[in-house]
Amino acid sequence: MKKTIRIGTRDSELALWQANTVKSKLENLGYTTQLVPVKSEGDLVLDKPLYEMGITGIFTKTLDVAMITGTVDIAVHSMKDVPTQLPNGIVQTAVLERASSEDILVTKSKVYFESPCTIATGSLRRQAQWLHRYPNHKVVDLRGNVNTRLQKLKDNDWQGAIFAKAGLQRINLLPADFIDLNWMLPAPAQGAMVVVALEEDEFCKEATSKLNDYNSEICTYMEREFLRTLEGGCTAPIGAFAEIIDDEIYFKGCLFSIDGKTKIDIEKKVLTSQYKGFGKECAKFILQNGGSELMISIKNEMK
Ligand SMILES: NCc1[nH]cc(CCC(=O)O)c1CC(=O)O
Repeated sequence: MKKTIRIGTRDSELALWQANTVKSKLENLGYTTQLVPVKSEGDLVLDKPLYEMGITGIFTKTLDVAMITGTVDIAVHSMKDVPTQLPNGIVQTAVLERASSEDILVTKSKVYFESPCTIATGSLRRQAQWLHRYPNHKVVDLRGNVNTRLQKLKDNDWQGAIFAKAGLQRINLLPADFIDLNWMLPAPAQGAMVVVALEEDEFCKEATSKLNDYNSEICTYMEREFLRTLEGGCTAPIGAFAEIIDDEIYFKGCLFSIDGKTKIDIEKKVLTSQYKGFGKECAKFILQNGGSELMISIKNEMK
């Protein structure tokens, strides 16, 4: 039987680029595919049975529902937007080879970091790390897809805005004027794309698993295990990055207070063959060293 694999994607330019990448990789392997762009509705209201399946992520919800109700077969996501707990019946089938994981500052002219600056980002993680490093700066909120955010930077008198390098590179919008923030820890799984499918769909699981890059899979596994152990279902300023060098994985993870004043971090390595459980172990270290108290105060602040 020859089945057309219907690839669900959000309809932003970045999401379409990512889904098209998966589409051409599958077609190169001889599969027939079809792109199904789905309008993403952050506020999609779920009826009770769907809610009970554990559908949570604001970016991924619409596609989870499309897969469960049979409108699409697989979905492609920026892995950092995917909740660490997938809904019941949906499984991760491939992590594509990871692109740049770094955050960058897009600027408009030379920035004098020692003077008070205004920097835009909608991410708690970026805000906290920025204020930790530059306590005399101001951080303002910035939301929307990548294109909208670049436009808002042009329209406002901010000195810069923070982006994931991979997102801008993918849609050819990386400007000449940017600064690598190599001191900032990225979001867990930043720069990686993930494919998900229904657990029961053996055909799509087998087809898409051919796109998996093992090193990217285990690094993102570790970062997300760290996140899952720390967060307990709440968003917090958490960064993590794992990298394989020879036969070892080098892991860095951090938890900040929202104002950036408190920082708890860890840097540790492990043999690649022992990667399972290591992200959790690193998170436990953070929790035992002030992280538990910090997570409680972040939860109270976010109410
Ligand atoms: N939060 C939105 C989002 N989700 C994935 C990316 C970029 C691609 C990636 O990190 O994989 C972005 C844009 C950004 O953070 O600037």
